[in-house]
Amino acid sequence: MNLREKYNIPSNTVITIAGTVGVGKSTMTKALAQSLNFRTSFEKVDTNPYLDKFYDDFEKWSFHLQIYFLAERFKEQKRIFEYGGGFIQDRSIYEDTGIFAKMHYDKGTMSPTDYETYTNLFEAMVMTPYFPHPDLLVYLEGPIDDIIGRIQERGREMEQQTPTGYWIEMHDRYENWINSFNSCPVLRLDINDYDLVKNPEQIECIVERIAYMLEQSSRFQK
Ligand SMILES: Nc1ncnc2c1ncn2[C@@H]1O[C@H](COP(=O)(O)OP(=O)(O)O)[C@@H](O)[C@H]1O
Ligand SMILES: Nc1ncnc2c1ncn2[C@H]1C[C@H](O)[C@@H](COP(=O)(O)O)O1
Repeated sequence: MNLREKYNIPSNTVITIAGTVGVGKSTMTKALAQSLNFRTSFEKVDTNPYLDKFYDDFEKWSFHLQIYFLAERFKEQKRIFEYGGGFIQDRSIYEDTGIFAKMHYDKGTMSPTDYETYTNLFEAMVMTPYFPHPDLLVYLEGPIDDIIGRIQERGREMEQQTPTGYWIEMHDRYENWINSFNSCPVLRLDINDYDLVKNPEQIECIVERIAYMLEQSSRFQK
């Protein structure tokens, strides 16, 4: 019996993992998918044609990158729908606009016209009753110093060369964003309360909490 059956998690559930760069979303996505026997939907970093250029010159590439991410995430959304759910998704589509596009607009590295075009497109595509929201958003959070340490340790050159002020600003924005997020139920996990690298068996406690949240939110909807 896998953990999905043990904790009565419906096989069509869609869970999205959110949190700042380096916090541990991909690690959590893999661990949850394996224990629940779900499919994964990952952000593809190595094949992204804009990401390196973007980190080199935010102003020039921020609009291109947001459009690329929006298209990729929408395609993934379609794939999840076609399979009838049963997915763990590495990063939510809501973070693209709520964190990244907004931050670059506020900082002046995305022009007001580009930002307006992007948000109009996002709203037309995502903020409609036709776009299925995930059943649960698992939000990973932790101290900024630990997160910067993980970014450095992971070793993506473009991220290592980015000034730490960028990660600090993003970390602060995430805190505000999650406090007002209401598109689906949220489970918040502190990265200092578990360590899936050293203690992979801790995933069961997390699955148990997920099952409880899903049960509560389905009761609430009834
Ligand atoms: N629980 C953990 N304990 C220690 N290191 C971790 C843990 N989870 C992830 N990491 C490490 O932190 C780095 C970033 O994790 P990753 O899952 O790629 O983050 P994200 O997908 O959020 O960018 C990786 O090097 C990963 O091995
Ligand atoms: N919407 C985005 N805008 C800018 N940069 C983004 C966006 N979504 C992801 N990214 C970047 C951040 C990281 O460098 C990589 C992968 O993110 P990760 O949190 O490590 O999964 O893409």
